[in-house]
Amino acid sequence: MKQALIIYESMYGDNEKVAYAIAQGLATQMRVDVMEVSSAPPRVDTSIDLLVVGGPTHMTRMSSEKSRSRAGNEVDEEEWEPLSETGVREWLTRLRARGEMGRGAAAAFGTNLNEPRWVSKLGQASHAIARRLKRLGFQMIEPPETFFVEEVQGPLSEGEVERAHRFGVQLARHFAEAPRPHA
Ligand SMILES: Cc1cc2nc3c(=O)[nH]c(=O)nc-3n(C[C@H](O)[C@H](O)[C@H](O)COP(=O)(O)O)c2cc1C
Repeated sequence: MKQALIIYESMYGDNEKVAYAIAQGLATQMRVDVMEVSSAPPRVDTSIDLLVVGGPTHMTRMSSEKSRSRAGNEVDEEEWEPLSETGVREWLTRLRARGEMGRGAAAAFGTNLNEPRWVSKLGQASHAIARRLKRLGFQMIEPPETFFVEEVQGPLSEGEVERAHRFGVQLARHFAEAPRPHA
């Protein structure tokens, strides 16, 4: 059975929910592991047939150290800790620094604010992640997908978990159909 790996970054839990919903969709046809980016491996093992990477949109792009510390300012609770201590930007940069070139299939997702829509039009993490993966040499088997949240701290907008599940099913289908140069 083919193996997928989903790596997600999340401050407030929305991308985590999306990642697990995509995993459920993929699991209809593949084995799937889901990893939070802070504990993700520094390289993509050759046993991974499909890599899926996602994270939140911060200031129209992928998060940065600065934007992640700002994410903490949004929260009232003193004890609050972000789910992710690092970001997919840093993880992808590390892959590049190690000369890790993508050998397999990949897809990207992310989250943006649902309203106002013009904010999302300024930029989406899903697109930025897809560009990076492509530059690393991965074969993108699906256009990047953005899921929407109601407020900065979530929750996901109505129907988005179900849409993420469908995205996972569709990914698995397209993966099975895509010609794989490394196969
Ligand atoms: C510092 C910061 C900047 C943000 N900038 C944007 C933005 O430019 N566009 C947007 O749609 N959402 C923006 N948001 C909202 C995030 O997209 C939202 O917090 C995220 O999707 C929630 O996902 P998570 O729970 O997985 O962290 C921003 C949030 C923070 C904390």
